[in-house]
Amino acid sequence: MKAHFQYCFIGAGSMAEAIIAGLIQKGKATPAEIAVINRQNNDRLKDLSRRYGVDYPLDKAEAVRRARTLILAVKPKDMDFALQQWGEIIRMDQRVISVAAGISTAWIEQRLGAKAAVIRAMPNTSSMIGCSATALCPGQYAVEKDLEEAKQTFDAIGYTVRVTEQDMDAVTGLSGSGPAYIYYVVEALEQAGISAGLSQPIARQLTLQTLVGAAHMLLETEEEPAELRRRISSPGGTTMAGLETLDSHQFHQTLVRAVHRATERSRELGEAWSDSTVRS
Ligand SMILES: NC(=O)C1=CN([C@@H]2O[C@H](COP(=O)(O)OP(=O)(O)OC[C@H]3O[C@@H](n4cnc5c(N)ncnc54)[C@H](OP(=O)(O)O)[C@@H]3O)[C@@H](O)[C@H]2O)C=CC1
Ligand SMILES: O=C(O)[C@@H]1CCC=N1
Repeated sequence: MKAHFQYCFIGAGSMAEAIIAGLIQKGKATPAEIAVINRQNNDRLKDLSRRYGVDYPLDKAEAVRRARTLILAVKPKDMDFALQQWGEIIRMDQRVISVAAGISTAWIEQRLGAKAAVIRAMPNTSSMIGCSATALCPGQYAVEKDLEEAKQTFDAIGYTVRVTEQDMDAVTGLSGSGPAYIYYVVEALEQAGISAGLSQPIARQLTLQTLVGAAHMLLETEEEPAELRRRISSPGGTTMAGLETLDSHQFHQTLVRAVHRATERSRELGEAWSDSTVRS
């Protein structure tokens, strides 16, 4: 069957939107080449169509059949049902990319009607502006060409790296969830500026420019973060005083623990939803 859509998103939530926005913005696909389906929320599909011009075919099964690449973007807990619904009609000549946390390629493969190429991806919501950090790994039926195509898809919306499947939970804990840790730090810094006497707009702007400047310093100078930090920290100065407070509250260890816990949670999600009803 001739592919009518380059991509069909199964799931129309925040991750699907972030990828759709990035693909269109970067010209990787035209809106007409993207279909999106969900379980029931038609208002959401209409809204995505209005804002991005993507198609939301009323015949959802036909959209699945007519796509070259299917992007599975449902919650891990909904994956089993979604694959019961759509898995049987997916063919060998189609490519399936799952962005679900924790769910293995083998488990997806077992639920498909055909030996389609499955690729597991872990992007993040910065896809929306072409700045994702995405890791990819292939399932057993994916060949180099499938992986290359998937890489080109995610290269269009940011930085892409290939990893082994056993590393995917760590990727999820670090860069999948990572933007949330950064936003959390931004919330705290802004709040700190306000409580120290700054107006909210000034606290926000100074925080954001500090974040952007520090990110560019890391990327452009390629210096070690510890070295860049050392250069700001005059002996007996303000930075030292601030950093000592962070150390006394084990900020570094707390962040490490957060990433480890998110990694563990990714594993748990995989186990929780993978233990049930594997099709024989
Ligand atoms: N958000 C993030 O930052 C990231 C998320 N991910 C992964 O992306 C996936 C999606 O997350 P997110 O976008 O946040 O989730 P959302 O809850 O925002 O969206 C889930 C979508 O799945 C749809 N859906 C559920 N069941 C089905 C089904 N049977 N058939 C078709 N569509 C279905 C829902 O439709 P309806 O609303 O109609 O029920 C909804 O559109 C998750 O697996 C998550 O692990 C990966 C990286 C980052
Ligand atoms: O919180 C979650 O489960 C998803 C996976 C990575 C980011 N968000």
